[in-house]
Parts: sequence; C-alpha cells; structure tokens
Amino acid sequence: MPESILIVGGAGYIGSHMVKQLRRAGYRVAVADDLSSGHRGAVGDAPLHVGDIGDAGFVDAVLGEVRPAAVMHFASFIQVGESVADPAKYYRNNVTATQVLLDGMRAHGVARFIFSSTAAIFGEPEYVPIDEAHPKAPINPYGRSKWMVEQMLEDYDHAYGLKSVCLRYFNAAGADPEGELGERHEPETHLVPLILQVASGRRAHIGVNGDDYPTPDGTCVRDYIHVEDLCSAHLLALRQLLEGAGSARYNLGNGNGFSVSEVIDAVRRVTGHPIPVVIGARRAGDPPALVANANAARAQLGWTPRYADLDTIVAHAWACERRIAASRR
Ligand SMILES: NC(=O)c1ccc[n+]([C@@H]2O[C@H](COP(=O)([O-])OP(=O)(O)OC[C@H]3O[C@@H](n4cnc5c(N)ncnc54)[C@H](O)[C@@H]3O)[C@@H](O)[C@H]2O)c1
Ligand SMILES: O=c1ccn([C@@H]2O[C@H](COP(=O)(O)OP(=O)(O)O[C@H]3O[C@H](CO)[C@H](O)[C@H](O)[C@H]3O)[C@@H](O)[C@H]2O)c(=O)[nH]1
Repeated sequence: MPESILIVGGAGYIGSHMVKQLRRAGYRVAVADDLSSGHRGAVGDAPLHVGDIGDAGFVDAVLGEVRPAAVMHFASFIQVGESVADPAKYYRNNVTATQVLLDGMRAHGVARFIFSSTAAIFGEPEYVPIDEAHPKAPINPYGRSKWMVEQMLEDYDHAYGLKSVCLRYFNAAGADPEGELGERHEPETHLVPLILQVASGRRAHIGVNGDDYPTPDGTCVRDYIHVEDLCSAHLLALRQLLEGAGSARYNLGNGNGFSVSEVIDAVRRVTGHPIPVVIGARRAGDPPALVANANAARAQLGWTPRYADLDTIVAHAWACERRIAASRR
C-alpha cells in the first residue's frame, strides 16, 4: 500500500500542483483546505476535507481518517501588505493554526512535516545571493509569522522528535505545463499573473512599483521559480524524511535575478502584446533585490530546477491566464 500524504492548503496555487505531482509519483494523497482562497476543482479527484486547521476537532478527525506518513503544509495567508494592516489575522492563521496542526500531529504520532516558508524571513538582505546562513530579520508580520513557525519547528524537533523540512520559496510563478492548474489568487498581487492580465485584456496596464532602486534598470529584482520546481523539491525532501533523514531548511530559487522591467519584456516576447506600463511609487517594504543561493538544496536534496528559463515560466502562466480570461468572457 503506498504511503498516504496529507496536503494542507492543497486547493491553493502551489498546493494543488503538489497534489498532482505526488499522485503522479504514486503516493496516496488527501487534502485539507478551508477554501478561503483555494478552489475545490484544483484537487482533481483527491479526497478533500473542507475545514480550518485552526480547529483542533477538524484536525483530529482528518488525521484519524487519513493516517498520513507525513504532512505538507501550504495553508496560510500570503499578502504582505494585509499582514501589516491586520497582523492579528496573520498570526492567528499562520502561527496559531499551524500550532494546532502540529499538536494534532503529535497526538496522532505523525512525525514528518514539510513547511512552506518564504524569502520574507530574511528581511532586507545583507548580501545576495541569500544562503541559509543569512540573518533572519523579517520586516513585516507575514515574514515574522513564517519565521516563528520555523523556530517552533526547531523546538518541536528537539523536544518531541518531529522532523521537518522548511522550504523558503523566493518568487513562485508559472503553472502546470499540462495546462490543468494555475495561479488564481483573488485579489491577485503577484507580478507575473498581473502582467499577463494586461496581455489578456483584463487590465489596461501594469503599474511598476518604483524605478529608482539601486538596480541596473532601477526596478526591483526577484528570483522567479517555477511552481513545478518548487514541488519537485518537496518531493525530494519528502523521500528523505520518509527514509529517516533529520530536519533541514533550504532556500529555493533559480539563483537568477530578473527586474520588473525584464519580466515585462519576457511577457511581451511570449504574448506579443505591447504591455503598457505606468511607473508608480515604491511599495513599502520592497527590498531592491532578492536572489536565492540554492546550492544546499541542489547538493543535499539532489534538486535541479527543470524550468529555470524565465520565458518558459511566463509561457506556462500565460496558458493558464488565457483559459481564465476565456472562461470569463
Ligand atoms: N506564492 C508565492 O510566491 C509564495 C512565496 C513564498 C511562500 N509561499 C507560501 O506558500 C504557501 C502556498 O502559497 P500559495 O500561493 O499557494 O497560496 P494560496 O492562497 O493559493 O493557497 C493557500 C491555501 O491554503 C488554504 N488555507 C488558508 N488558511 C487555511 C486554514 N486555516 N485552514 C485550511 N486551509 C487554509 C487556502 O484556502 C488555500 O487553498 C503559503 O504558505 C505561502 O506563504 C508562497
Ligand atoms: O503590480 C505590480 C506587482 C508587483 N510589482 C513588483 O514586482 C516585484 C515582485 O512582486 P510580487 O508581489 O510578485 O512578489 P514579492 O517579491 O513582493 O513577494 C514574494 O515574496 C514575498 C516575500 O518577500 C512573499 O513570500 C510573497 O508571497 C512572494 O510572492 C516587487 O518588486 C513588486 O513591487 C510591481 O511593480 N507591480
């Protein structure tokens, strides 16, 4: 009987791609999601348990039924700006609810956990590319909530033997190359899908948040990593945990920085659309450049990103945006 894996937040953008990849790899998969931002249709025919992981009774019931060998945890609120305006909402969902999940796992003897962390735990970078040893100094409640969970996980390993892998994603982008899944946040705040909405006619222009940063063209530089490559790193981490490996933390990115203007140019190349641009003010809390040093994931997980080319990432996301735009016409 293949091992059963519980995907918390599996109806969301990254989690739904994970569900598909795990099933393809032969695992039994169940999803727990409250559908606060996820989509029921994104899990295919994997069993979906609808509920809030901050609810201890729900967690207990799901773990009792699924009896997973490991839990992958994608569920959180993800908007940096909103986390500044309403930190209580973020600490409640991203920290308190995660602790309810972890304590449920302890009660059920589930001792393997993979956590979606973020580049936001590093705050304003002291150097790039950013490796795992870089100081952790998050500058907003979203980043702090993720760093708190990472610290909690260290303590839970020490005290209770709960083994975890924290994967710090840089900028997730792209979509299922087979065109079944994609990024559908409401509201959308991420750069790549927003530019693509201009190409599909859902938006008139893309606003650029500042062009006076200390970068080669003045716009912010980020490390865009294909969602499929994030998921393949999870799969490798899962295999290691199931084989008895200890806890670990990895930064996940391609190690290539692209500016906002370069991403807009990539969308122009892929879609043929001129993409009108309006230069606006800087967005508070935006570091000029965030680029990952993912050598540890490459060496220790054996991870190699498959879709590192920016135009490929954009092309896969574009196929998704065209489907969404067509469905709304
Ligand atoms: N998208 C990125 O660029 C990025 C970058 C770094 C880290 N991350 C992290 O990756 C994870 C997934 O991000 P995403 O873009 O797929 O987000 P998403 O909003 O698409 O998915 C999150 C899913 O979790 C569910 N959820 C939220 N709170 C829940 C709760 N209390 N109980 C049950 N389900 C709940 C939502 O309904 C949704 O399906 C998040 O933890 C996020 O912080 C994302
Ligand atoms: O309409 C837009 C949207 C974004 N940007 C810029 O494009 C870059 C990328 O912005 P995103 O919002 O797509 O991504 P972030 O780098 O802000 O955020 C990413 O990293 C964060 C941590 O730093 C969180 O983890 C978040 O979920 C993840 O997508 C930033 O310089 C942003 O200011 C624009 O110029 N115009």
